[in-house]
Amino acid sequence: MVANLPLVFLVEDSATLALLYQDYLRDEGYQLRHFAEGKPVLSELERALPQVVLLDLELPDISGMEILRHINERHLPCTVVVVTAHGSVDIAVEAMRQGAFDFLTKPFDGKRLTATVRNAVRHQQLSYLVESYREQYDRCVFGGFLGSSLPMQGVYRILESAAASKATVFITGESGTGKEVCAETLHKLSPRHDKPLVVMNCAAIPRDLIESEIFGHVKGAFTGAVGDRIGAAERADGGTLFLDEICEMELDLQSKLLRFIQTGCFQRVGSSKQQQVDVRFVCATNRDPFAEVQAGRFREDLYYRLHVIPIPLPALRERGDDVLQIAREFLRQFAAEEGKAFVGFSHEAEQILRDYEWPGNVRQLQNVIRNIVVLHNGEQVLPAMLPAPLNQLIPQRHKAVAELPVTVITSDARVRPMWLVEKEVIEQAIASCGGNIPQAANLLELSPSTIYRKRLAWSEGVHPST
Ligand SMILES: Nc1ncnc2c1ncn2[C@@H]1O[C@H](COP(=O)(O)OP(=O)(O)OP(=O)(O)O)[C@@H](O)[C@H]1O
Repeated sequence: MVANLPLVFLVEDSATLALLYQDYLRDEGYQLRHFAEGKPVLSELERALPQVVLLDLELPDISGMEILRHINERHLPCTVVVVTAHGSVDIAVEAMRQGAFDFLTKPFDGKRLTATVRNAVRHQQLSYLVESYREQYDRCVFGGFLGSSLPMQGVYRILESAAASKATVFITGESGTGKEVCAETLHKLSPRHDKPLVVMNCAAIPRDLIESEIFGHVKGAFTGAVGDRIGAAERADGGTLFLDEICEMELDLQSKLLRFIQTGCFQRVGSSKQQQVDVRFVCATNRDPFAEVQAGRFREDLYYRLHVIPIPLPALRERGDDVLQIAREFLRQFAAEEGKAFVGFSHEAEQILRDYEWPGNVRQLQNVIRNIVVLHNGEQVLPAMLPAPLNQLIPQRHKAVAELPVTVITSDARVRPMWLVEKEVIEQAIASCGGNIPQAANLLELSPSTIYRKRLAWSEGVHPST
């Protein structure tokens, strides 16, 4: 079998015609497979995945139209050219409606056949290309990440390319941008995925313990070392060692780390025995590592040793609508966990989420959504449910509600009954929320049922006291 020549199924019950078509197509560079009946085509389609099916609609066992429907329903990636008898244009039109790419009406000559099949093959190759680009560049979920923005597509591409290698990865990004998610995703995609990913936060471990946390120690190495202990380096053998907040590491330990990265060899604290492990290093910082080098807080040689594949994670505010996609997913998760009915955000609430700067990035977004779900009820998240400082970013339309008329009373003649003032304020609030009573109620800090009740009373000419 010639694997990289386009595969074309020739479905034609007439042996003479099949031979003729094969003859016409002989020099075109296809693998041709001939079927005289329809049923074998059905069973072979999914297995062989031809690029093009040249399909006679009149077959002895099943109708060619059935094969076409089968291809369509299963979204099989092949292009169909139907062959119809002379004068059956209606059938050809119906076949095109069912997803055929083109049709040939018998009799046709070799030129017509070769041109049609060539177009069909090209069409199929282009569809495949578009599909593969879409898969590559239009991903909205990747490993532990949500988000389809362009900057994140770039991150996904680097992760995908770097996963198979052992090269050191240096992740940078503001706090909460997903540096740990990045390290986990890289490990899961790598051939080391069935070995451990050991995470060490260099800022969270007391300085005098960090060396023993990484390299382990032997009994009696220091006060409190009551037994031998293996460190992160040994636990990560065969897998990945993720050193988070690497810039917080002391300079003298940085030189030991450099030696370990260069040779894969280390000694447990208090031991003179050299040990060797096979570890892939991933490190991260929310500082600017090069600025740390220039300030003398981070070894330049270690920086260059680690900075093989840099992955700068964009801040959430640089990811466009990803903020909404992530917010919706968090809302769905937290509502399920907390047994709440929330299903989405009002347009205004989404606008605030979109416009906010998110200095704490995805972690802050996570906390905001958790706060809303725990403290509020309803199906829609409204602007008034957003915690500070987001609730200070009420969009223009709602600012108008917040600044509803304060009636200035200049003479007795302008004093109006309280119920009338209240009615005006409520009606204006409803109007400025585009008729949305629950939203107006929220902004007025009333329950929607109070507003419904009051409106009913006003319409009946009753003027309830406020
Ligand atoms: N793109 C994303 N989609 C969904 N969840 C995300 C995404 N990015 C981060 N998260 C979630 O946000 C939280 C913070 O992520 P993570 O701990 O990886 O950030 P970080 O950059 O390592 O933070 P820090 O610098 O503070 O250590 C985690 O709960 C993580 O699951």
